[in-house]
Amino acid sequence: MSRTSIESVKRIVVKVGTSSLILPNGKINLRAIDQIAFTLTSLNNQGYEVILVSSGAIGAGLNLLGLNKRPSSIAKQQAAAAIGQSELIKIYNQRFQHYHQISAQVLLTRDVVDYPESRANVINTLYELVSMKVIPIVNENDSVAVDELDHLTKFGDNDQLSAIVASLSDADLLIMLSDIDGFFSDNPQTNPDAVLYNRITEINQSLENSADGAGSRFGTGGMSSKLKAAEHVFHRDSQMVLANGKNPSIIFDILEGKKIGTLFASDTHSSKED
Ligand SMILES: Nc1ncnc2c1ncn2[C@@H]1O[C@H](COP(=O)(O)OP(=O)(O)O)[C@@H](O)[C@H]1O
Ligand SMILES: N[C@@H](CCC(=O)OP(=O)(O)O)C(=O)O
Repeated sequence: MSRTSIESVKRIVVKVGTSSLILPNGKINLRAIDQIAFTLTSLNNQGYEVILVSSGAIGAGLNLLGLNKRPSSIAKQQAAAAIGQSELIKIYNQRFQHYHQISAQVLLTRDVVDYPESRANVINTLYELVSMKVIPIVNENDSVAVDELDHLTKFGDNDQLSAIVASLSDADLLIMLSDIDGFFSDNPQTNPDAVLYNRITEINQSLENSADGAGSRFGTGGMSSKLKAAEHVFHRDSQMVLANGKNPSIIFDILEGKKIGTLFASDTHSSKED
């Protein structure tokens, strides 16, 4: 049994949430970052085109500042993001270098992708990096993003950002790594009877009702924002897999078409498992 629609993908966007990058005690999960660097470099070497969307800036910043929860002040959160983003990218670059892989930082705000010229520039940058076999590491530019009435610069969260990056780069597959095995009939952290969906072919009200908020202290959005990202993916008739990022090498199995996590793909994507 396999997901045949996955076996032919070439360009992939991998989104890693805060819950996979920051340990429950607030420290940076170095093992996860090392495994992400190893896995994505291996895939790049095998001929896949890889873009990473990584959260964790605020979580890493709070760790450096010795804070154990998100401050309520926006200025403090933005300061934490500025501190954490540079720390995070330093660790990523170091681990990618260990595997002889060049990585690059791309920080985006919503307005940049809303205006045609700056949007085209982002697309060109991503294409250029990928064609040079460099792995872009994308995050929201949290330390400057704001929501103003006439000037929206925030994506909302990195689930939305990753769906937008998948669209900008015309990726064949978005892989979202979180702290949960996939999309369940209810939040498994509060309902032990919740069951995992293997495949979702459309977003409907009943799915939206079963999606709850964030599971980790520093993450945002929870499952409802993953469903919004999935809607974006469906709109392009593309595919997304939501899986557990506890062991990022799970991506190898996902790309082999194994039944891991939840596949979001419309009926037009054939699959031998159906
Ligand atoms: N229907 C559901 N299926 C799976 N997880 C759910 C569901 N509803 C809510 N959740 C919660 O969403 C959390 C993952 O979201 P989030 O904390 O934002 O992760 P990330 O940091 O990876 O983006 C899970 O830990 C879980 O508690
Ligand atoms: N841009 C923020 C990420 C916010 C966010 O969406 O977090 P998550 O729900 O863990 O993907 C950061 O780097 O801290």
